Amino acid sequence: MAKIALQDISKAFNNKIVLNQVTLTINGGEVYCILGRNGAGKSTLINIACDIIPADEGLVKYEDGQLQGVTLRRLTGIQSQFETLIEELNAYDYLQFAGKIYGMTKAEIATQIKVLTDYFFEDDKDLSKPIKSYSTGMRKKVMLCAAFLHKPKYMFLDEPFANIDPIAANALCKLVNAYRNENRCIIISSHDLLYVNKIATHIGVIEGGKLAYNGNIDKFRTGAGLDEDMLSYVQPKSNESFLLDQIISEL
Ligand SMILES: Nc1ncnc2c1ncn2[C@@H]1O[C@H](COP(=O)(O)OP(=O)(O)OP(=O)(O)O)[C@@H](O)[C@H]1O
Repeated sequence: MAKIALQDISKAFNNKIVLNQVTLTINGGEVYCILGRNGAGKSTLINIACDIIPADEGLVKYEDGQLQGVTLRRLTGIQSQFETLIEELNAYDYLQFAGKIYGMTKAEIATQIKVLTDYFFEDDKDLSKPIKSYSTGMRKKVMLCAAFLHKPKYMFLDEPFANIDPIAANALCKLVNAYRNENRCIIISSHDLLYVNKIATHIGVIEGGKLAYNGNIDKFRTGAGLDEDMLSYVQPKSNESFLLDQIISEL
């Protein structure tokens, strides 16, 4: 079974403490959504968890031990704030290139590209044009396809719903729910409670460098034990928001 354990993770930038001894475990089958206000440290936590940046203190342990380098990369899918696209390539060539780096066969790459682009692109004509001509949302969708391409055990998505339209956002929710199983851990940072509500099994709220909430979504939804600030992270319960939820899910 997959598992990621972050133990006493601390990180400061220019002497400003961003994460202060954060400890959390994500088990296989869980979709752990990290919430928190702007600048709280969500991206920093994700980047440390997937080894894009080092922690100042603390350990990241995977079920398989302290993985690093190529071994870790082949097991992880990352859609981060850092763009990794190659402007001159079109989406198909870029995804094929990514698949080869992950050691996939030609047939596996072709199958996965078809499955993933079907989730995100109604019209695949644009995918044959160079990436430099893509809109912000299209770029994000190509990066999401690349993250899922090699069916990684550990998935890290940093603000995946930002800049994509509601149709793509709902497709991503479907994909995450289909992808989730006990051999995979999925970690997502987001401000979009509407979508978080559709996919999260667990929630972590970062405040003041600490995990102010760390637990399952059902308890979080009740709002029990949350202070006023944290209640603003809980899905609003007005009829209006439910109506919006319904409209979007029917798109
Ligand atoms: N490379 C860096 N150098 C200096 N400061 C940094 C660096 N990366 C992040 N920070 C600072 O660390 C803090 C946390 O940033 P981070 O991007 O993790 O927040 P976030 O919760 O993801 O925010 P947002 O919701 O706005 O995306 C911020 O104050 C940010 O300015």
